[in-house]
Amino acid sequence: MHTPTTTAEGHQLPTALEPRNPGMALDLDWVRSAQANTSAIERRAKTLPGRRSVKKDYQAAWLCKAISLIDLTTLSGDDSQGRVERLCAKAKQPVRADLLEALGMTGLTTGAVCVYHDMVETAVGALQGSGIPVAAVSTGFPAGLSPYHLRIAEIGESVKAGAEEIDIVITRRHVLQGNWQALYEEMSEMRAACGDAHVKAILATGELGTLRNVARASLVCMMAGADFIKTSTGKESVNATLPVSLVMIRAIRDYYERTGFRVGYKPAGGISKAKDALVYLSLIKDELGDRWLQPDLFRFGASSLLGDIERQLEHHVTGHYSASHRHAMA
Ligand SMILES: O=C[C@H](O)COP(=O)(O)O
Repeated sequence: MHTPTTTAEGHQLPTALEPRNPGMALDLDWVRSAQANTSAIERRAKTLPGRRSVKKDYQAAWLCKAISLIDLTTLSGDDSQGRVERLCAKAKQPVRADLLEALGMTGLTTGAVCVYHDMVETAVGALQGSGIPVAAVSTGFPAGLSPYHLRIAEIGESVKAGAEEIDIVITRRHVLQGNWQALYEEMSEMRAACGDAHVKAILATGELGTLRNVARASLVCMMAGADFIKTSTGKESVNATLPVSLVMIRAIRDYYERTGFRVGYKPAGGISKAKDALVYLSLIKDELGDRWLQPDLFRFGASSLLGDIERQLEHHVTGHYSASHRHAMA
């Protein structure tokens, strides 16, 4: 994962390794003071899809940017080595070579590949030399209700198998009961079990009841050292939504303003259309700024988004797209 270094002129460049979020002591006053004005958030969320902050001419470049931010995912009970190998081949070359060439985007890959623990070794082997990290969903994904010591052990096994990123699931009960101390301890122990691997905390927001709970759980996980906060497993009945995203990215902004540490954001579950990806990117640009539009601070958790983006790019290339627009990708 990369983070900016500063040039002599004071410009920030994404070149060095991102320091891990060191976390902080649990600040219960801050957690309890976190609010979410549901009607205001829902009103704002409704305006987002209609906004045109990504100009049509630049859409192909933005769609390529979106590809670079995808955790290309397969999380099915019938996953096989063959399926994971095909997924990894797609991660290495996400779009047809002739399209990429026409777009001037050679070398484009997805941000990571995301699989169950059982498939980590296969994915690591298939991605060798590509620089694409493997993310494992561990800790009894998706419900996170297996015995606690097994959830911690599973993290260690995934790291040992070569996962550089671990997506953990939190215990929803801690949030629903307002037991912030228990959530903080769980997240801290899971983060410690990750060692050098980066940890994404899946809140399963569709099961947390209120947006205020989402805000509070986001803060607690960041205080306990989560490097990313992620909306959903993709298996809840409600997964990533724009209102939930507004709440989580504003919690990320608060955390950055108070601690100086940038925590990443991963909306996941049900994001399958190119136009939805563009809405998320413009939301991040508006609320957090360009620095968050890099793979070390933003990912889409998605199994079928890439297919739709590829279709849209094909349309651009065979229609009116001009390669001179590719600077928008920079
Ligand atoms: O973390 C990623 C999600 O499980 C993917 O969900 P999806 O299959 O709805 O894209």
